[in-house]
Amino acid sequence: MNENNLIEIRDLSIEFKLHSGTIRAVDQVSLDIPKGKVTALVGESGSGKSTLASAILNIVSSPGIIKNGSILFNGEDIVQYSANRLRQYCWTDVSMVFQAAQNALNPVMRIGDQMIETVLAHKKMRKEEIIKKASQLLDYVRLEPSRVLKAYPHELSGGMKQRVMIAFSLLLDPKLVILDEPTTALDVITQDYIFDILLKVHKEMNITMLLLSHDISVVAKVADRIGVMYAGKIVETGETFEMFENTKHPYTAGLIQAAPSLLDDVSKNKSIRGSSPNLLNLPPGCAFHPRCEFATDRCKQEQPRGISVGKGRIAACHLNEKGEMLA
Ligand SMILES: Nc1ncnc2c1ncn2[C@@H]1O[C@H](COP(=O)(O)OP(=O)(O)OP(=O)(O)O)[C@@H](O)[C@H]1O
Repeated sequence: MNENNLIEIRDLSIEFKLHSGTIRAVDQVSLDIPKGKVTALVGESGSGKSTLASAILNIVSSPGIIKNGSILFNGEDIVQYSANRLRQYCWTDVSMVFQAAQNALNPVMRIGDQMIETVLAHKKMRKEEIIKKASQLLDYVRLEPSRVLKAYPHELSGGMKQRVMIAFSLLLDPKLVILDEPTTALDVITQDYIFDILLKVHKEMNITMLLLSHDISVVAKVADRIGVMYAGKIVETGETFEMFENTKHPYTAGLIQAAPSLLDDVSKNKSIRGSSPNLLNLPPGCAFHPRCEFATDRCKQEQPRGISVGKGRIAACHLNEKGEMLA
């Protein structure tokens, strides 16, 4: 395992057996999550981001199963972890703030009691110590601890609840925090505020982060690296700046063009034609070809492999092999 990486995912496939057939929500994915960096996974709804992230905690929801592949953490494959080892690993090594996690707060329990309960579920610690730690973290995410610890969830705004969830995710000093759509459903000003806090946590507490989002422009503000997912596959990865400056996959280019906040003139926003593919009935060849304006006959027949397209850059598009890719 490369010592600069906290997590190395190799050749990971996750399947859901449904009545109507089997879908591969994650298809032969390899991805590095470098230590001390912010990595973002972007792609439309249903592309497999949450399923991939849940595998990093080894909590793929039923009926999903990890079909093959490995996820290395400190040189150990977490796919092979025993239930006991997994209990230590989840929250203490890696924690996750789920999509719409604010709604997961128990409505009839005070925030402080919920924080105590979370810590005690994972380790022995005196209640006063937990409250001290929780207060520090709430203060850190710019909330007033004395008020918030005593509050019930309905007494807090959406942005405050999201900050509470960030504090929750830090309670056991994890090395990696995964945040699934951390700012969806929040207004733009609150989104920026949450990202400010996330950057502060990342830099000052030296926490590695994995952000999941459908909006490439939102994560570009904070991510060092981006992985773009389409139909369960990673179709392009690279440093954020490079991905925007020198895009190597038409789907990434489409996501960038569709991103409203990057363009001054909103009339130039161009959504990607067509809709996300049905994983039960994927087209042959490149899964993106029916929506791709550059698709050739080869794209309709042959799946592109991920190839190196620069330092730390991988893209899975036939156009790159002939150097024809987008300028
Ligand atoms: N528990 C489940 N049962 C059946 N299918 C599932 C389950 N969880 C995910 N899937 C399927 O796996 C595919 C990928 O879903 P996933 O939630 O990982 O995508 P996503 O990119 O995170 O999208 P979103 O942001 O909407 O959650 C989808 O087709 C979804 O229907």
